Amino acid sequence: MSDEKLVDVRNVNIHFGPLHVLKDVSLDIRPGETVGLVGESGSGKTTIGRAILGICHVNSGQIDFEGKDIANVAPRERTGDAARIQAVFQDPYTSLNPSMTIEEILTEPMIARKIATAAEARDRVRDLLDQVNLPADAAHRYPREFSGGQRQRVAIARALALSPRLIVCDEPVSALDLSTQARVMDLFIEIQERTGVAYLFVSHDLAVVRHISHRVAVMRSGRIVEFGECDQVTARPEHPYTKRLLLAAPVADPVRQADRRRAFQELEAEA
Ligand SMILES: Nc1ncnc2c1ncn2[C@@H]1O[C@H](COP(=O)(O)OP(=O)(O)OP(=O)(O)O)[C@@H](O)[C@H]1O
Repeated sequence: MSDEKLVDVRNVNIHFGPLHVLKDVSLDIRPGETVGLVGESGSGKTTIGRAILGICHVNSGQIDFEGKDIANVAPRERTGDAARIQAVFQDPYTSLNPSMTIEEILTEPMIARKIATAAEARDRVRDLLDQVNLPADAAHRYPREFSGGQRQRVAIARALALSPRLIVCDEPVSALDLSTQARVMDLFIEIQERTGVAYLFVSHDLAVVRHISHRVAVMRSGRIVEFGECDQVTARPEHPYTKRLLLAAPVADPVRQADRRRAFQELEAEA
């Protein structure tokens, strides 16, 4: 993978009133790469994603996208490729407008962005549904007629409608049962291989992040405490907090269990 940066978050600070939520956060994402972002609840993961999406005020620092600072530029004011940063959120039950058909949900961003006429946008719906393995007849149905996993596929198709360079995925599989999680994760990977889209993949679940990420950033109390290649961070973590996080993560795979035992022994030895 090249060292070219698609997104370069540099020394970002965000305050919510008296709360200093992001503290000098720096992080970059390369084209076509998945950067996993893990950390306990409240550590600031979602806030980084929102800042990149332009829906959260940045107090200081820069967010360069293809070399141009997009911090504090609202989504509708973004132009060119910066307009192609999309999001998939956790809850497939509330992220889709229940009164719209799937076709309306998928065509809306293209029409709003004026990248297609209504007729052209409708023509693309079948292809978008196909890309997320949903049948063409889903177009005329409503979100309530679909399962959680299928709704998340619709949310992914909506994100794909604008041919994104980056998708901020905020806990996109956390609300799904385990077998559905695995299928949706495979879909994310397949879409990336086909389109070259990059992901910022926010999750509290290290097992999920380990499955999908090229690099992993670990957050704690508003700071990034570790950032590096996935294998390095998750199998040979430098930071004691990452080790603790690893020990707390659910692990099904016996090889990984051995990793975890080793990490635990190292941690004990250091203590
Ligand atoms: N709009 C807001 N106003 C005030 N405080 C906020 C706001 N959004 C987030 N926070 C606070 O900022 C901190 C970081 O929140 P954030 O949602 O980024 O954490 P997170 O790591 O994504 O947590 P989780 O895994 O629970 O989603 C938390 O203390 C949270 O309460």
